[in-house]
Amino acid sequence: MNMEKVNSMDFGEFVDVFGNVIERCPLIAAAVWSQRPFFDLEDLEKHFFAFIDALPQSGQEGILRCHPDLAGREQQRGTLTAESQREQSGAGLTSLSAEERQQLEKLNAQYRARFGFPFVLAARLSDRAAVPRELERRLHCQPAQELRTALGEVKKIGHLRLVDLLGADSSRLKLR
Ligand SMILES: NC(=O)N[C@H]1NC(=O)NC1=O
Repeated sequence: MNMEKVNSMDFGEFVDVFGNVIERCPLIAAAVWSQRPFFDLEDLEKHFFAFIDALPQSGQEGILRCHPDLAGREQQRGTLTAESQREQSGAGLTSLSAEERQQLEKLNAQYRARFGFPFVLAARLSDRAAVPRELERRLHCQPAQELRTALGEVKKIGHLRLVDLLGADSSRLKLR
């Protein structure tokens, strides 16, 4: 998809296509649409990220809470979004042993109890062995630092989803 195509989308189409760049937060795509035209992938994602950065802490935590646990109940029930399903299965998180799953469940619960939001990590940049290690490490971080780290992961996930959508054809528009 090239940027001319993106810039020509009406509101409904844009939200259909980009509504899950930030997991289960189509409101962000709805707000970003108003910022057209976009020059390239970097410019487009800048608007998604600026929206996140401008939110109060409660809104940033809300975004994190829209994420399903890694290898959690939604994955078991088959109710993940298509994007999340692909990311979690790519990292091997859909083929864990019962023991590995229980270990992650326990760590996810500890993390949520400590910080009040789920553990978020860009699964495509990780794997089934690294996820519990990283979860244990981040469990010991300070809350303010952990909020920043988690939002950084949301942005990595969003970046990779945008790359998937725009592919190699997201070369810069000659508009400025
Ligand atoms: N909890 C969590 O990190 N979930 C997200 N991570 C990812 O790569 N896809 C997701 O849905």
